Amino acid sequence: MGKEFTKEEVAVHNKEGDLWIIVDSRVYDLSEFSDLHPGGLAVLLSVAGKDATEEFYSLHRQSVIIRLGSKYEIGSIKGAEPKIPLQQPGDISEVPYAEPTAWQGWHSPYYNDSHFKFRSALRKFVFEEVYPTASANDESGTPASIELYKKMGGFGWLASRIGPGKHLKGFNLPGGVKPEEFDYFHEMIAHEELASMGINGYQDSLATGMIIGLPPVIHFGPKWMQEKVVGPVLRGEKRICLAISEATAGSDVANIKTTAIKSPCGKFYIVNGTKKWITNGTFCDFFSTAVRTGKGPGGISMLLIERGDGLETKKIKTSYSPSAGTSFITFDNVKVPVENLLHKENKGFQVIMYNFNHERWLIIAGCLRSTRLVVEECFKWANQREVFGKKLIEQPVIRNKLAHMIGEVEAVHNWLESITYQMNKMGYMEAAVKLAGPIALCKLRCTRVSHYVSDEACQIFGGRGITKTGMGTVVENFQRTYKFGAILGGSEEIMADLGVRQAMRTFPKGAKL
Ligand code: HEM
Repeated sequence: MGKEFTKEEVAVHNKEGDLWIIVDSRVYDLSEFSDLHPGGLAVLLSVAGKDATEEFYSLHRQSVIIRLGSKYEIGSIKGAEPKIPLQQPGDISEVPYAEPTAWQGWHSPYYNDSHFKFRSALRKFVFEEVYPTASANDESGTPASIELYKKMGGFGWLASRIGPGKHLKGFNLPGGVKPEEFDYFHEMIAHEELASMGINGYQDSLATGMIIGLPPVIHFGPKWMQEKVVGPVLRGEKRICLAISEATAGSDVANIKTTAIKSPCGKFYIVNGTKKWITNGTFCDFFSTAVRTGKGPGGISMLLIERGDGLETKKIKTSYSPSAGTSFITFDNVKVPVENLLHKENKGFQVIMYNFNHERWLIIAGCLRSTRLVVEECFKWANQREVFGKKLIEQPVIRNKLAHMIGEVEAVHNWLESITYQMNKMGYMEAAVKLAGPIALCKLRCTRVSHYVSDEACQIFGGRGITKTGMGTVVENFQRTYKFGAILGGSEEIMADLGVRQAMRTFPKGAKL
């Protein structure tokens, strides 16, 4: 226990060079810090020697006190107890609607003990290993390091992000979950927890390329390729991405132009062309790449291409994130051994389609988690921000905004859980037939909700919602990044169309009003 002071003892330290304040019963000596304080000296002098709890929390996020507080804390007020809980690594939020209902005390048919342990372990890991450097790395455009990949690999997180299956064998999974008990709800949690940081671009620097680039190897690669690639990638030693989109072919996959022509000796494909918006491409070792080996949609093949001669990656500057390693790739007479074919020649479309539902589903999980985080931020802010003499939450217009935001997020989350339950129950073929439409529509709904929540959150946060640092940092990041989910993995328009076309397949012939 630190030193104890009375309020009167603190009160005499009230000038430049001898400046103490009280925040939530803790006493801070800011004499040395006042010159360095980003908010300046004058504001500190206005509360010098006093209790500045209200002033502090109206201007700073709690992370400031967690990060810097211990450096300046000298003791506490005699007989007083802190009233504001400091968030600890792994804490589950008690703010209403800040967590899925099962984590807020509701009964759930979907989760068991292992899911709770799994989430707690991941959350602790994020806040201890990833979060401390995430913001600065995102700002400077520095992708997650290979060391962090290895840590995530050793923790079993990378393996947890591509579903249940044989690839989990031999891995220790977070929270002591056994590979045989792992299901799609665990995987959903694995995506959610990374998104819980609220730094969306940096979150994507952490293996988003892998979660879409590795499944083609797992499901369609020959044995030698699986041995060479799957283990090292899941342990974080090597990195892989999916290279499909081109400048003239995004959602329109059938239109890709990058060619792969067999060499006269028949041992190689010679690849020429470009790829655009390839997540993690700047730092990957392997590229699961769509190439043209024939005409039309039936003339596409998938190749595993290793970084080497003729393959170059350049960073693309997106508003989304400089740290996700989003890249423009050029293939200039790249020699790829024919053994690197995934599945069969001209059957690449099947490989691409195989993982589409899974990709869209995990986009929903991540996107919805960051949307929920934004709702939590708004709820907290509304409870601490005072305008026109009262807290925002006391304004009916703000309560109305929160009500709609909460309702939208809960609705999509319930739909997502219901789909995830079906994924656990159905085999691949049944899921492909029955879930493609609902997943597409759920993704559409999710990103529309993100759009709505982002807009309302910016209104609630005002200028802070468009300021990178400080109270609105999460809201600012979100309004700059949520759009990514509305485009990646099939745009909203494609999702809407696909969802209804799929429904038409089972529409009863002759059904009339
Ligand atoms: C333990 C005590 C304090 C520490 C460690 C601290 C630290 C900081 C830091 C790191 C920032 C930059 C925040 C960011 O951009 O994220 C900041 C900003 C600021 N601080 Fe403090 N501060 C303390 C106490 C106070 C108090 C008591 C007041 C007011 C009475 C105050 C007023 C301000 C203001 C006005 C800003 C600028 C806010 C803005 O740009 O919106 N600070 N402080």
